[in-house]
Amino acid sequence: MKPEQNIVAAVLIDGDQILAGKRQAHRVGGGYYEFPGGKTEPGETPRQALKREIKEELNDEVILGPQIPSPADYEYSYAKIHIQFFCGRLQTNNLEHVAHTDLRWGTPDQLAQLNWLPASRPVIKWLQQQDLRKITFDE
Ligand SMILES: Nc1nc2c([nH]c(=O)n2[C@H]2C[C@H](O)[C@@H](COP(=O)(O)OP(=O)(O)OP(=O)(O)O)O2)c(=O)[nH]1
Repeated sequence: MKPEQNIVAAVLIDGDQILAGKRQAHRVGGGYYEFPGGKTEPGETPRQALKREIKEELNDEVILGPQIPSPADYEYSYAKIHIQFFCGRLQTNNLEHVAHTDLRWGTPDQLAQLNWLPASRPVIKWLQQQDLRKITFDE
């Protein structure tokens, strides 16, 4: 039986740009681009898990905004995942490369050409149709 995993990921927004991270080669899905995030741990809400993951992976603090309306169930060779995406805005700017070999900002149109993990591709399509400057964050 494949493990079933609950994953959370953040679409980090700055103006009309978002952040893409290239997963380190030795990780599952190595070499693909993703939104920073990871597995929820027992007892955590999705938002708590995502703040923890952003701290662990980027060493940054984040304000989370609305959830993106395209959660996905996806089956990889190694696991079945349920993934939820949230908009986020960084409050700090360390962007450490703990889990990624490349971190880059760009508009969704610019970043759409990257090799994204399959479960994240619908999110890029959704983002291409949004005015990112209109997304609000409660502070
Ligand atoms: N973070 C993230 N994971 C994604 C995205 N799209 C997608 O299919 N995934 C998949 C890849 C992995 O199978 C899973 C994330 O699990 P992970 O192993 O990176 O989680 P983690 O950060 O807790 O990792 P670890 O400490 O166990 O290495 O979700 C995405 O946009 N962001």
